[in-house]
Amino acid sequence: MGCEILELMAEGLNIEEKNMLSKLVTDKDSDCIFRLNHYPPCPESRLNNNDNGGENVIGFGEHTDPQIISLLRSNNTSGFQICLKDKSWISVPSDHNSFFVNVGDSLQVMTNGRFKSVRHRVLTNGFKSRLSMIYFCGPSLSEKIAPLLCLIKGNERLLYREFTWFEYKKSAYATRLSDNRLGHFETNNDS
Ligand SMILES: O=C(O)CCC(=O)C(=O)O
Ligand SMILES: [Fe+2]
Repeated sequence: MGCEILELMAEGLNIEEKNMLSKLVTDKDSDCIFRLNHYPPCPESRLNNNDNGGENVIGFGEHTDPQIISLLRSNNTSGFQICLKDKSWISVPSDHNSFFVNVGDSLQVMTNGRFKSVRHRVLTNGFKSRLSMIYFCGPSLSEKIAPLLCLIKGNERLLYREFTWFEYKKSAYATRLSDNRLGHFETNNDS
C-alpha cells in the first residue's frame, strides 16, 4: 500500500519515473518499521471536558515522522492531533476503517518542501484505551536524501543539503523528539 501511495504521489508531482519514490521502500535493505502503540485510559484526562474526554495529557509527544511516509491505523479512540500553521492543535477524528497517511521528513526534503511533514501528537483519552499501528516506510541506511532535481523549477533554491538516511538517524537520536530534526540539514543553517 505504501508503494502504491508513493507511486500516486510521484504521478501527482509529475515525476516521469513512476517508481522514483516507491523504489526506496521496495529496496531489499529498506529501513521500514512497524510500530504498535497502546495508550491506556488516563484518569487525569477526565478533569476537564474537552473533545478528548478531559485535560490534555500527552500520550505521545509532538514530533514529525522521520521516514518517507507513515501509514497509521487506529481503533475508534480519539487522541491524534496535528499542528496547524498558526501552531494550534486540531484533533483528527478517529476512524478504525481508514488509514491516515503522514508525510515524513525525508519526503519533505525530496520534494523540496512541496509536501510537508506535519507535526503531530497523541493525547490520552480519559475513558477508552487507544491502540494504533503504524508502518513507517523508510529508505535504506545508505540512501541519499536530497531534493529531487527533476522537481526544481528555474532558480528555485534547494532548501536542504544531501544527507544519507543513516546521517539523519544519527543526528535525530542526538536530539529531542520535539526538535526540528531537519534544521541540521537546511541550507541556510550550516550548524
Ligand atoms: O499512536 C498514534 O496514534 C501515533 C503515534 C505516532 O505519531 C508515532 O508513532 O510516530
Ligand atoms: Fe508520528
